[in-house]
Amino acid sequence: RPPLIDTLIALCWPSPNRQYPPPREGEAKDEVTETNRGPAPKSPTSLSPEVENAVPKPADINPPIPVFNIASSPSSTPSSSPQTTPKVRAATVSENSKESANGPIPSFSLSSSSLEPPASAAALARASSNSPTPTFSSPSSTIPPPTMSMPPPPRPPKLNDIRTPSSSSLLGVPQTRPSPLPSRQQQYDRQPGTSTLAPPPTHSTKPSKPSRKVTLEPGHSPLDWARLANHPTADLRGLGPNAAYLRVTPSMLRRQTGRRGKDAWTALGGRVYNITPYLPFHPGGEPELLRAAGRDGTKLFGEIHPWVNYETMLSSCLVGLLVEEAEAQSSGDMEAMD
Ligand code: HEM
Repeated sequence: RPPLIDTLIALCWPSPNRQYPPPREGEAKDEVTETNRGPAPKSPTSLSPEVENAVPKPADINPPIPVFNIASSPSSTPSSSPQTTPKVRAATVSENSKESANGPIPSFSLSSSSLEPPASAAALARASSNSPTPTFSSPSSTIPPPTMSMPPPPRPPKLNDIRTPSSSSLLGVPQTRPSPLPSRQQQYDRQPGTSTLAPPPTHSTKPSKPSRKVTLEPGHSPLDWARLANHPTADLRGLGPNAAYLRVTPSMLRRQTGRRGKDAWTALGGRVYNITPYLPFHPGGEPELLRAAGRDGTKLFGEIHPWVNYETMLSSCLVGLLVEEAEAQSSGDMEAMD
């Protein structure tokens, strides 16, 4: 039979124990040409004709070296061992071959399946007949991709997939499925023009109210106030330098309204402050601040901005303590007795 028929038969009825006779001189090229036809790329041992002619012929090799076949498929071994790693076993070269008569050429073939087409055998035979050195023939190009027991991890969903209402959700639940609760997408459907990076609304979100802040005059920013309040020579109390702290009665406080040339005093948390120097610095405007002038502004202050630290901001404006009328009277009597 022509060798081409042999190859075709081997292709149609591959056998794990089948010994493929190495090609004879002149046949190897034909077989390789035949087997290389198609999408399979060249094996690593494919050599150009120049290189093939340059290497010594197998007939020059005398010492017989065994051939090793590495088969990873358990079905290629007689025993059905659960081991899945490739095994190495010695294989005999066909005695009919010319090469075996002259000494077999050491070669190693890495085969992952017993159903390997004879193309690899032909390539192996060609490689072993042409190369005097041990050759590793890995027909990886003909091996189908290994089937893994674990499926590949799911691809992360695109941002569009999450936001698009028509697409399925992360959990694979179709959007068309009826749900008693509104979906997050429906709850937090963003308004046009708002940022997509904005966090969803929470309970702690400040209720949106129109700001009542005013535009302050230049040089009256909070930083300017802090600079003025901490100035060592600034007299912001309006009592003269080194004046003692006063006991302020409600009647005294009522006279300090900020009108008729008098300073504006207000009581906050039991302390009386002269708020006159702070008026142009108040972000809410002078009229707003003056609502608390001449009286106890603790409740009003707490209703608008309880988070503002007035104690620190007005520490240099402290006039004294708010006391009851009777208390002030008795303390006055005590001083008179002294
Ligand atoms: C008790 C009388 C007061 C009234 C009626 C009042 C009123 C207001 C108002 C309406 C605003 C604008 C709030 C806004 O729309 O954001 C405001 C802001 C402000 N007020 Fe007053 N205020 C008073 C006392 C004070 C005092 C004594 C201080 C501190 C010494 C102060 C410090 C501030 C600050 C820092 C802001 C800006 C708050 C912010 O940035 O959110 N206020 N005030």
